[in-house]
Parts: sequence; structure tokens; C-alpha cells
Amino acid sequence: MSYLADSTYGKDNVKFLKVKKDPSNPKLQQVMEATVKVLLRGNFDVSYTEADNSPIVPTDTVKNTILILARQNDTWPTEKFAAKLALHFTGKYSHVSGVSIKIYQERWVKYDVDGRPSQHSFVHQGPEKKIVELEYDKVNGPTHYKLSTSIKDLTVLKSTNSMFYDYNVCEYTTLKPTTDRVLSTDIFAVWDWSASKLGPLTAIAAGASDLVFDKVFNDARDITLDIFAKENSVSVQATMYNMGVAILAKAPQVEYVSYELPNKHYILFDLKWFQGLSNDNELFYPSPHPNGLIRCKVGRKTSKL
Ligand SMILES: O=c1[nH]c(=O)c2[nH]c(=O)[nH]c2[nH]1
Repeated sequence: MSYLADSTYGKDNVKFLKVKKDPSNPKLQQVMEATVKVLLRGNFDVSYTEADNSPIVPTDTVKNTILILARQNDTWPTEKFAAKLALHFTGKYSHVSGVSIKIYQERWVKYDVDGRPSQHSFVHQGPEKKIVELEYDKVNGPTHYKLSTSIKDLTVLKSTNSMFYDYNVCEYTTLKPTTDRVLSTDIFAVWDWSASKLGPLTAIAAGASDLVFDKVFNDARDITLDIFAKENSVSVQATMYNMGVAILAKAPQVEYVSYELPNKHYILFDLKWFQGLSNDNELFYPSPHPNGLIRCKVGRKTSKL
């Protein structure tokens, strides 16, 4: 005998470009290019086990709803838009018990024209994305949800001020210690919001935390880039931990900060075979694989009084 152990369904890769016009100057605009995934949970078992389609809200309807809500509502910041979507799907359909939402936002940045930021022209910043993820089950009420925001694929490199030495050495070790190396990674930083500090999803959907979401995003991005540049890094591990600590210190609404960083190795060419030519950290081979992969999650110590 078999049974349905778990299920979820919905629409993925729903894409839109939203243009926001300044009411006092319609040519002064902002753009948001987003890719949305909405998956539904709930009383859908018979659609799998009895071939009964009656409870299925078609994935096409899910797609239509995402686009209509994007047209009717302010989609900035994406955390608020995710909350609106979650409350809509769980409110509209009594048999939808929960949703998983993921929104990717492209990074379009205005550029300067004649020394001033253009009103409506943007440069795409490459693969870097802002990602928002929301898990909500309505049985627990709008004060219980899991919301996280991330920066993904922000590629950085420093050509000095990075070291790696005093590591464990055994018969398998060939790596040479260094006090000066190239360090490069694709930053993936995630911050998990504290639901108790932010308040209910209904307040988020109404815009109560808009400024917090934008400020923490900018702070987390700045802190990550700042520490990457300024620290004489002892290791990826120590540097990423310092980034997490700094973000937690600046953002009381955040409960955890996680990083996942590939160590994208650049290996110094040995050119001594050519007339004893030296290579003082000037010519490297970008070695795409294998790469190191280092992850950590930084939380707050709670004092047990
Ligand atoms: O910062 C680093 N952490 C490591 O764990 C590691 N391992 C390695 O070979 N190089 C590095 N660099």
C-alpha cells in the first residue's frame, strides 16, 4: 500500500518588469525586474490519489494572480510583495493552508548622464540578485512565518590583503602557506528575519517594515563589501564570520546571518623555467575547479538569566 507522503505545486519562473513613476514627474522612474515562484500547500490530496481535479487552483491562475497583484500593488520592497502574495493565496482559497514564495530581483542601477543620475536609464549589474523567501502556514496565524532575504552571485576579488597559513598539516598536505594571495568569491549572504521583531505578515503587507527591509539590504551589502576590502583576511572562514557578526550588530530585526562562499582559486604561475623569471604575485591562473566551498551561520547568544 502506498500513500501520498507530501505534495506542493504552483508556478515557477513568472517574470515581470514593473515601472514605478514618480507622481510629480512621470519620467522619473524606477524599475523592478523580478522572477517569482509560488507553491501552494493544502487540501489537494485527491488530485494526486483520486485523479480528482476539483481542488486544483490551476498553475495558470497562480501566474495570472502574481501578475495582477504586481500591477495593482507596490512591489517595492520584494519582502512586502511576498507577504501580499502569501496573504492573498491563503485568504482567497479556504483549502490552501500554506505557501512557499521565492522572488529573485535583478539589479538595475541608474547611471550618470551629464553628471547627474539618469531619470529612467539603467545598467544591469550582471548576475547579482536579491532573493526573498517566505514560508507561511495560515494555521499558525500571521505572526508565524519564515522570511529571509539574500544577496546572491555578487562576484568579488581582492588582489592582496588575504592570507592562509597555520592550518592543519599532514601527509596529504601539499598546499604552501601564504601571507599574500588573491581571494575571490561569489557572495551568497542570507539573513533570516525575526518574526517577533518585524511583527505580523499583515503589517509587512501594509508596508510597516519597508524602510527596514531597504536599510538592512543596503547595510548588509555595504558591510560585506567593506569587510572584504578592508580586512587583511586570515581565511574565508574568519572573514565571513566577521561579516555576519557586523550585520547582526547593525540589524536588530535579523536573527541569523548565513554565508556560502566558494573560494575561487587563482594559482600563481611558476615561470622560473624561463630564464629564472620571477613572479611576485603578478600573473595567476584562474582555476575554475575544484573550488573551496565554505558555509557558516551566525546567530545571537541569548543570555540565560
Ligand atoms: O580561506 C581558506 N580556507 C580554507 O579552508 C582553505 N583551504 C585551502 O586549501 N585554502 C583555503 N583558504
